[in-house]
Amino acid sequence: MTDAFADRADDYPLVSLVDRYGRADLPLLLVAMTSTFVSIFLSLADVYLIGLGIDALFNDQPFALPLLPQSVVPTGTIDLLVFVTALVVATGIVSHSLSFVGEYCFGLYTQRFLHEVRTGAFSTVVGFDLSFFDEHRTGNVISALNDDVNQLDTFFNKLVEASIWAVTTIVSAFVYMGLLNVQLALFVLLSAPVLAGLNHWFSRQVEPVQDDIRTERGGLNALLETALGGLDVIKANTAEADESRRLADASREYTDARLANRRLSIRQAPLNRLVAGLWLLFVVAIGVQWITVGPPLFFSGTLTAGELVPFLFYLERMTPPLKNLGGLINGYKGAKAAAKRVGGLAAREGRTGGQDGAAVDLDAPDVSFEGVSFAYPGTDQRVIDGVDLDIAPGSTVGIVGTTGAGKSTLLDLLLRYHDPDEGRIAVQGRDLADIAPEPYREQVGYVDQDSFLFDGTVRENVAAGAPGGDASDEAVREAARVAGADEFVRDLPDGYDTELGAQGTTLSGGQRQRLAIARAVVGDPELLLFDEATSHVDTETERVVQEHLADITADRTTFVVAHRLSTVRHADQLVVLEDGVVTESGTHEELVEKGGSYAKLWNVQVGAVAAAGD
Ligand SMILES: Nc1ncnc2c1ncn2[C@@H]1O[C@H](COP(=O)(O)OP(=O)(O)OP(=O)(O)O)[C@@H](O)[C@H]1O
Repeated sequence: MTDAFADRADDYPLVSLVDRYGRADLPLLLVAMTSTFVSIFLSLADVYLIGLGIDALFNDQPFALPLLPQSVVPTGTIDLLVFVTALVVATGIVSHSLSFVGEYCFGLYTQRFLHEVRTGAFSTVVGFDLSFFDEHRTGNVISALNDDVNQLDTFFNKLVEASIWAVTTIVSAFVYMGLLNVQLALFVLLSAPVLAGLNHWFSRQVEPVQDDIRTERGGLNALLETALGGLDVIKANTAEADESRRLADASREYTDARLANRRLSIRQAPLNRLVAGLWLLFVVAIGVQWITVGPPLFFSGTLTAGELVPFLFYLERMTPPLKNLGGLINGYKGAKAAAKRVGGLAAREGRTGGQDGAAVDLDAPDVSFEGVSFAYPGTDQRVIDGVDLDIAPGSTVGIVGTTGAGKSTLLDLLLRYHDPDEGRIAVQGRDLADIAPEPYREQVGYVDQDSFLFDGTVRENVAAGAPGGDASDEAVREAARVAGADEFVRDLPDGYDTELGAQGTTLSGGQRQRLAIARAVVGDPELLLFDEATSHVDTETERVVQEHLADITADRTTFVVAHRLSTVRHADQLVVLEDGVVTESGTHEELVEKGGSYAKLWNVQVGAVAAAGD
């Protein structure tokens, strides 16, 4: 499966992500890294100091510590013992203090950075054209914003520190070994190309596997999201077993990707340990022969027990980081794959939202479609085909037509969710493509087919329709009254403070629609777009809502999409769409008189109403 987000990422996705979201706090990161580095280096000093002390006390060697003037080193045995002990304690205290500073700064940096990633990536995604979501499954996007950001969380919270610990421990141990015996240290260095080659090979194997894991997880999430969103339909079609099977297939693919990763990583640690163990064995053999018989092979000079014992200790200290190297590389590749997706999302273009463009102060605008044609991205079928319309200021237009005729798409174009492929739409004489989308949309009231409600209270849901979500309690109540919602809202457990949405009270389809209408009108919009806004309410409630709305729509330009023709029969103008083409237009009376497709539809519906009433 190809990953459509990651393809926009560059070669260094983690660095790019830090550059994009974590630049402001880079000094904090620098302090964190320096403190951790120095802290680990000092934490390894004790054995070196003790080794020097042993040689000074028992082998008549000078206590020669780099950068320490000999004048401050005491000569008496007891004084030297106290001096060495004081040095060990002092380095321990400094090391622990710096470790505290390092951890604190790391924690702070990581949390601030991840907050920026989370909010920044979300803001980017909500700014995308809707066509982005036509091309990408929502579950996959959620997976990038949630799973991948959590993966980055684990990486920055645990693995970055662990990597610094591993690298610093290896480098520091090597420096101490060099101070103890340069020749033996260089011999240990011979293992580096073997280890580097081995781990480089593993890391190249791991990267595509980690990419697969992220992609499969995104697919799994997308499937879960769709299935749980349509649980009622699944049950109605007794499709539970089919859906479970589809989920099992997706889960199996995800499991296979994880297992491939596991197989790689369990081979890496033992091989690293084997190389480290072999070198330890070589050094022990060389060291023992050196001390007892004399320098073996190409070695020369002297080696004391006070040097060999700390040397072996440092060599041993290199083993745990080497053992963990596989896990660290794996974690790094996982974070890189996550950063590719998050960074790839952020790097995408294609936004028709925003403030760019001319500011227009709408006043019951006239609207015209001039030869407008449109096909959804990735398709070549025109769903709007050469549409010409002239809508007078402040009039109400009813858009009717069969399912899939392009009615909702016409409203989407008017909201500038998409730009026409051909022709232009003019609102109040201005080309819509030149108008700044956000300020424009603030002056448009829109009720979608699904009556989407936000996670929040009734009050917040209605107020969201006003610019900046800023509407007085009085305005919210008035909008609810106009939409025929005030009465049932007052009967809810907490009235206007009742929580709705995912965690809140469940409303009927008709109640949701009435709240969506309240939200559309609360901001006093000059252009109103209703897409099947009253399809779920009974005819009597619809009549009441329409009476209330009459005042509001009277002096605003209003588009009403409806299947139920009685909803739009009083519109100033009716437009009939068929396969994206306007086939008829006029008032209800004119179209009935004309006897075309509208008249047929009307007769069917009147007949259906009459039949239902019988
Ligand atoms: N996001 C999309 N990507 C591709 N094609 C789409 C998309 N949305 C709608 N279409 C197609 O465009 C055509 C018009 O759809 P639209 O929703 O505008 O019709 P409609 O008249 O509002 O239908 P309905 O009355 O069922 O709501 C349909 O053929 C539909 O399949």
